[in-house]
Amino acid sequence: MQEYLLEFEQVSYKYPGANQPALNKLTLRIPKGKKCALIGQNGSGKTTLLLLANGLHKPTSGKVYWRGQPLNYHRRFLIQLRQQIGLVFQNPEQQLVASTVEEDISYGLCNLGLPEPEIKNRVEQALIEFGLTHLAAKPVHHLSLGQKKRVSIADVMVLKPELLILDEPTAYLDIKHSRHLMKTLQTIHQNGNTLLMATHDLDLVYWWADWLFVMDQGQLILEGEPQEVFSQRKVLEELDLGLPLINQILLDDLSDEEKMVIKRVQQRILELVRNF
Ligand SMILES: Nc1ncnc2c1ncn2[C@@H]1O[C@H](COP(=O)(O)OP(=O)(O)OP(=O)(O)O)[C@@H](O)[C@H]1O
Repeated sequence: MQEYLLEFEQVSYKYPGANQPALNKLTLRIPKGKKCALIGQNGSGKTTLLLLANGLHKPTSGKVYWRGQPLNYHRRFLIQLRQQIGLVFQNPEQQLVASTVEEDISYGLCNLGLPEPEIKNRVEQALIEFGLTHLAAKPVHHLSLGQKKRVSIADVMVLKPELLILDEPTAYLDIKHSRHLMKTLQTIHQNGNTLLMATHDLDLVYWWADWLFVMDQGQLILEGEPQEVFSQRKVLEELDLGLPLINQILLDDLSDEEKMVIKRVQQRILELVRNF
């Protein structure tokens, strides 16, 4: 039976002074062990949902559950929670706290009070993993935006959270580092962790995710396996979300036979890309 790590139960959230709620009685459950993607127009509430996921915001009404237990918003509990649920912000500037790259990556590990050799070892691994070794001693404010993004992802991944949440992780990254990040995420998933990624890149969602959430106006509109969700063209058109390139080929004026052939090709490409 499918287990759920994080559950939003009728959750609403209104920013102070806002007229409309950013989340509106949202019910959504993150399945354990899956690579989940979250899509929706600008302003649909994706980032807000992620901020509530690790307790940075508290619901105006409704409840968030972690492993079946309602979130406790006391500082001590939140510190523990954030070891288990790691959140990589969309904008790396919001995440970086220390003066050098090395110090920034070790910051969370020091807060956990881990032994010095373990911290050193984990930081070294993270520097290698994210191609940051040559920048280890560099002040973070001297880095390019893409380099800052890599540091901010390393900051969270080094803590080995059970649920890793990423808000637009490929934003600011060049192709080489985007590909490398996706490989790293694959490894993290293979190690048994759960991933949730908010993104506007529908092609990436198509081949990467095994579960997809579609949000609009603070609510969950659709969820399911990406191929299933992307077959709901009418709903997606109404939301002005578009389709992955591969789904756009399935034009309405094709014969059933032609559609069948294209679907088989899609399936094969998907298998090849996932095993790449
Ligand atoms: N700090 C804030 N104060 C007031 N309103 C906010 C704040 N942050 C977001 N909002 C509003 O909440 C709603 C949801 O915003 P949110 O950032 O969650 O959307 P999003 O789906 O992540 O958008 P994007 O795709 O542009 O990143 C929007 O209407 C936005 O204007």
